[in-house]
Amino acid sequence: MTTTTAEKTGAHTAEAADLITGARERIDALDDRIIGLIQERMAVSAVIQEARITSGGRRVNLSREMEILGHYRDALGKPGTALAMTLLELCRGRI
Ligand SMILES: C=C(O[C@@H]1C=C(C(=O)O)C=C[C@H]1O)C(=O)O
Repeated sequence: MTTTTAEKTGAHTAEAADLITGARERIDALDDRIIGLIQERMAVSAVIQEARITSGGRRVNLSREMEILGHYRDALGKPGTALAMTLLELCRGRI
């Protein structure tokens, strides 16, 4: 069974379906870039954590994490805090 463009997009006109299809391509490209940036952030964070642990310190630095949470909250509001917490978990694991 074939799925029509209208069904895929939820649009009720061909014009809206075209707009949505094009905009979804942009979103997919943006998501690929965001994922790449997150992977780059994870690698940089790992370098910092390894250096601190090798020097005798701890993996986690809570005061720095508070700065990061505040940065995301100031930029994006309350969901920004949740996003930053997820990023921190990806970068240093669960605590
Ligand atoms: C990367 C660091 O180490 C840990 C990971 C952090 C991060 O991924 O942003 C922040 C604080 C630390 O818990 C750091 O101290 O800067």
